[in-house]
Amino acid sequence: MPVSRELQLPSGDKIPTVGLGTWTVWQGAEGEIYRAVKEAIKVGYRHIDCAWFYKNQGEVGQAIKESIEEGTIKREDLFVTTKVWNTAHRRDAVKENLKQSLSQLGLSYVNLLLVHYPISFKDGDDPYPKDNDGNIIFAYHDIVDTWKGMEDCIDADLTRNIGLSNFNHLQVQRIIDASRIRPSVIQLEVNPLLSNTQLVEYCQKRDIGVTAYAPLGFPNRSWKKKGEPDLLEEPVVKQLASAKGKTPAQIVLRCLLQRGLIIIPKSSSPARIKENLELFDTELSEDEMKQMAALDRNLRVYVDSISASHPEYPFNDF
Ligand SMILES: NC(=O)C1=CN([C@@H]2O[C@H](COP(=O)(O)OP(=O)(O)OC[C@H]3O[C@@H](n4cnc5c(N)ncnc54)[C@H](OP(=O)(O)O)[C@@H]3O)[C@@H](O)[C@H]2O)C=CC1
Ligand SMILES: O=C1CO[C@H](CO)[C@@H](O)[C@@H]1O
Repeated sequence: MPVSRELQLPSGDKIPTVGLGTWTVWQGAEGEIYRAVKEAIKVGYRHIDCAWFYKNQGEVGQAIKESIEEGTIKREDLFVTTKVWNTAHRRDAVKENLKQSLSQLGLSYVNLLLVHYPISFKDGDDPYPKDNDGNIIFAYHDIVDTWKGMEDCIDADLTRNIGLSNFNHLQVQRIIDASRIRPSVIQLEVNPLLSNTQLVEYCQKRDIGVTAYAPLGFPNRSWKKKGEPDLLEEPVVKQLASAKGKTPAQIVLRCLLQRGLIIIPKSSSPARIKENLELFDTELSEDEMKQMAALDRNLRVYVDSISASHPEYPFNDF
């Protein structure tokens, strides 16, 4: 199945199907994401996935600014996504959170703004507000009210598109039913070990583009449990890679593209940044796609257990 380098969103904008992820689990050395974004733009990435929560948007912004000044790209060639964090779910806080992201990024608008989670925490600057016992202080803003704040951001020309992240199908439907401006994109954890098929198809059928986060299953995560499968070491992935002269990561990423997904692999290595974009000169047959689909273990890397007791915790349903 041929795959396209861009997908058309209902707004008419085009989103590049391969973007660079920028989450570094706080372990990122200073300048790591600056160098990654600079390199990615140099080798042809035109889509960068960011978030207020990642605390590194200043580095992303610096790399974008220099790439524009050096003539490598123009602002209009780049698709920049950011996300509103859980502590800014009050309708009027959404725009303020986006304004902070824009100031960190040095941009006047982003291409896509997502609600990072359907769960809200106590408003404020601390991303994980805690009580004296160390428990997260939840808030209970209606997700529909938060969505109105997202629509306000479009009206204010601060973002071109709005969307969701980590919402389940019931929450997606609540937003669709109440929306004046529909969600363009949803970001979900998807990789061959967590195919998330029901939710992906639910959204795609409703014209919502689906972006796969952790597309490689975050192979070197620090919290990987003993005995959990390693996607890039799976025999079928390695065998397809050697048969096609590609790497295991390229097989996994290509498989996701052939499911009509947008992908945002993160890498800070120049070689792997380049590798993760070289996906358009190979193809998996229907039978090979079936072999990859058989890897599904419903293995979620980002469980967000800290929010499990919140009424909007999304991962108890598809
Ligand atoms: N909406 C949400 O809630 C979430 C969104 N995200 C977004 O999705 C992005 C991607 O997800 P992420 O969690 O980073 O996981 P990924 O599946 O992208 O895995 C990233 C890890 O894989 C390694 N890697 C990258 N390329 C290769 C390769 N070709 N071969 C082998 N290893 C490779 C990287 O190491 P190295 O850097 O050394 O190459 C990095 O440690 C995030 O960066 C973030 O932007 C992520 C989590 C949640
Ligand atoms: O984008 C993200 C990166 O990782 C975080 C820590 O688990 C997540 O909460 C968040 O969704």
